[in-house]
Amino acid sequence: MNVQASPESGITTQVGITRGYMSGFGNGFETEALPGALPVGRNSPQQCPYGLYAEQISGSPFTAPRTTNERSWLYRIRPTVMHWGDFRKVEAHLWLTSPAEAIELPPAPLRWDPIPIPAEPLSFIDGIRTMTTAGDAGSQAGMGAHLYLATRSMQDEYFYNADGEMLVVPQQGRLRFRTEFGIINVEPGEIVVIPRGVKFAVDLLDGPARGYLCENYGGAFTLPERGPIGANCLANQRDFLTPVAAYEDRDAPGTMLVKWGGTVWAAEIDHSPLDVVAWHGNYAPYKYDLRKFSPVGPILFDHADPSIFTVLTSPSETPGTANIDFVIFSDRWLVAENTFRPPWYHLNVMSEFMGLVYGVYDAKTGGGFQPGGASLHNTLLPHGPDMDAFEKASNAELKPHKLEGTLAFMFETRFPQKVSRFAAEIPALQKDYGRYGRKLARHFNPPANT
Ligand SMILES: O=C(O)Cc1cc(O)ccc1O
Ligand SMILES: [Fe+2]
Repeated sequence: MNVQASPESGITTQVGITRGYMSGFGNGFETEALPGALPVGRNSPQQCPYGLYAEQISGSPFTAPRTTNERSWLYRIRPTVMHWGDFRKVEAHLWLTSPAEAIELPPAPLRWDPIPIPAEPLSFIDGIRTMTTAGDAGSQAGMGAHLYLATRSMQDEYFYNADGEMLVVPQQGRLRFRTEFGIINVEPGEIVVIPRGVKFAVDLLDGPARGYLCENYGGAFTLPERGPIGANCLANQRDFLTPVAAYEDRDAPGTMLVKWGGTVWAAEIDHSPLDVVAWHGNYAPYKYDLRKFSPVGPILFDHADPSIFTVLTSPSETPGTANIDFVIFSDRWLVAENTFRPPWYHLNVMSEFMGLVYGVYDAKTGGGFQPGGASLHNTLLPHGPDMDAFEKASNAELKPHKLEGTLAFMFETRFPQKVSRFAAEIPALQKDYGRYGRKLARHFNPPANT
């Protein structure tokens, strides 16, 4: 496959300064931070260049078909076994993994105000708060929907997640992900995906940060099929960016955090494990700018299913039944004639966790769905536009209208989502949201009896 340098490229070995990315989705990339660090023509030479260790990370079973086979070869100062220590459990972490404690609530749609970022020192990992869990991580099915609330960078702390792939949706504050594979900078409007097992640390570039995290226990996120749409539009492969190699050669006491089996574990470490000097393969973190998504929609009448806005999908074993769909609602023109243009009222066998990065979501113009907030429309629970959105859209003049400055998203899973104690007990939970539908007016106007 082709590897192109993105305009942002420019390989430098200086840690923290690297800005280079390679473009493409699922490519077989190769990159080195020191010239000649990557062995040529073989994966495991008797001695690697510069005295590096070779290490493979497998993201799929060895024998997975080529289309889903994922692995990378890392050439590093120390192999991961040398990062290992005596792990202790990090107690009372608010990061839950399915099956987890769930609060039984009456069936109703739920919505949360933006959750304030606390003043206390919280790293990206400390600040993960589970909202819902679904499926069963041990069976590699389902997901966790989390928020992160961070107030400090990770200093000599490193993390990896053996339980799931992590899709991060920043809502406030730019982040720098220093990963084993290189450096990824993201801002609200972009996402970053960190595959299982990939070590990283997160720096805050603008102070306190908030956002959403989808932890995918199932099949790795991939691009949805485009069917009759053809070879272009939606999320285009070339807009996915994977970092060029960059390494830290740093000896300092620190902490290695590992999420494994639903628990966050911590061990002492005396050096940075982000010490990969060169790598090649197709298992690597990437980022994507959601503003590059090219939406396709109805250009004459009706409102299409939201699947047309799928950015990434985590497949299950059942064709057409996603473990997770990551769907966005971004700037676009509404042009449909004689059409109620916002989302229709519906009940969905998949469950829908939604967040708002910025702007106003067209189904909820009544003011209750705020940037940084969240909603949960669980399996087969009725939902749709609030009264304000319904009345406006039913009476609007149907000239072409552009939705601008808006970015909402949905983590949609085939599994019911269970609500965490944190989500059920925080004051941000809107007590009256379950009754928003009752505010809709009755409009039935049959002909008068004669
Ligand atoms: O419920 C929601 O707001 C998400 C959604 C949007 C849409 O355009 C159609 C269906 C749907 O579930
Ligand atoms: Fe919906």
